[in-house]
Amino acid sequence: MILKKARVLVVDDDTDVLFAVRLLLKTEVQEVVTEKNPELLLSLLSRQHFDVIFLDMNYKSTLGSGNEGLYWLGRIREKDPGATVIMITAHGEVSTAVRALKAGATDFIVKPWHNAQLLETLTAALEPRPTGGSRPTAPLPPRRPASFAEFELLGQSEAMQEVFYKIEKVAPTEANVLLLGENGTGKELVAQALHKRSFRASQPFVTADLAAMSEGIFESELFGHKKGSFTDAREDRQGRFAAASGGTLFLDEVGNISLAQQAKLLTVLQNRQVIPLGSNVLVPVDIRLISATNAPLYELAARQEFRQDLIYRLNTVEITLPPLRARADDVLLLARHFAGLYAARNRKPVPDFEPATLQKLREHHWPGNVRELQHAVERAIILAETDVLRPQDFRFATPPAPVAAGPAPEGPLHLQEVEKNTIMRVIERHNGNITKAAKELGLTRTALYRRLEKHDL
Ligand SMILES: Nc1ncnc2c1ncn2[C@@H]1O[C@H](COP(=O)(O)OP(=O)(O)OP(=O)(O)O)[C@@H](O)[C@H]1O
Repeated sequence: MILKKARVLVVDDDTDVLFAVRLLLKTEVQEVVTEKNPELLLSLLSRQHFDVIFLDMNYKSTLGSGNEGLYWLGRIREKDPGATVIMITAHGEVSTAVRALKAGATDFIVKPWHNAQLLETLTAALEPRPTGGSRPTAPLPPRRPASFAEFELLGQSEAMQEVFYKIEKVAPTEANVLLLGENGTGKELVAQALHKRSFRASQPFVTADLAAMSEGIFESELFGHKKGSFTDAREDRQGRFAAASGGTLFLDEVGNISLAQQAKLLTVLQNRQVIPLGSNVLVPVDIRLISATNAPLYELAARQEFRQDLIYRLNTVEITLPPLRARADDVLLLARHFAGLYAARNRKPVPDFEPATLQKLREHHWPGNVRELQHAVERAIILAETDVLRPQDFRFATPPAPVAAGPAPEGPLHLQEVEKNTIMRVIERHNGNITKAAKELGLTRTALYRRLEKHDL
């Protein structure tokens, strides 16, 4: 349904909110009705049909528990199971909002909002839902404790416990999730965990690494193409959106795409349909979207380098993965985990760690985060001469001296060493951001990863 034809009800006991929403919506929609008293909600619904209901989560009488909003949500859905309800929630109440999504709300919006964001959310809520009802009715996959060991996603730090909590809450909803965090912090693992705990778990999980897609292949990779639509298009090809149909599409490195690509992506997400290159047929899209980036999206948006309206499409729920250096307890847990893994893989006894080694690992800066730790432990296990890992089994790159530091201190400069040092220095400079480092080095991310492997970094 189009926005102009929509009839919208807003229920909130804050008259300022009602006034602001009425002012915003009166020129955008067919009709907007506001109501301060939730007790009158049901009688309003008996008299008139509303396409979307904005429902506040907290009313003054309930001291911010969110229960009254959930209660009224339940009553609305009893009366009309297909009702489209957007919860209005205060900042910091995402977990209650997630409960509301589980209870059948279509979406939620956090106060204070930007007008564009409210319109985006409303427009999205008016779109037809490809799966029919507002929530899938398939039973949830069996519940597991929040260790997430089943996905090899480990962490005992408070920060990671918070991440696990959010995964558990958000996974069984249709909410789009934006994962933020440095390279190697586990964003892809989290995306997989969200998928496996979702209603879509039996359907495909498809990854699209946007950083690896040049302007030329972006559309054909994501939206597909018809045979003959460009020189190399020798046959029809399905894009990632279609491949993920019914399942989850994971857009990795979403912060790296150009404004032109952002516009194309936004159109598809708004219309929930793609047009393969060379075709004029609209293909409906039924995906749950998870995106990830290590880029400072909000800074990019402030500099007009990333579209704010696209962020609103991506970040119904945001999960930030903390860098490894900020969770020393996890360093040891992960080090022991990887030690067990690589000892078994290399048919060696599981090694112990000297206390000084553990200290060294706790103190390291880990610019490459868990990926760096994983490789460091693997290398140590392969090269160690005893069953106890010593500090010298972990050789971290000390920041190399500046290039123009005069003649080489000793011996000839070896080309491989120069390459390795340059790579390390550039990665350090970008705080472990592989995409930026690759860009500065003039390499693709894949080529840089290949060199990291080659140099055992
Ligand atoms: N919490 C964790 N527990 C166990 N392994 C982890 C954890 N976090 C990351 N890893 C491992 O570290 C490596 C990097 O993780 P992943 O690819 O998910 O990170 P990422 O944030 O998506 O990285 P990038 O931004 O570079 O794509 C993987 O091998 C993954 O299995």
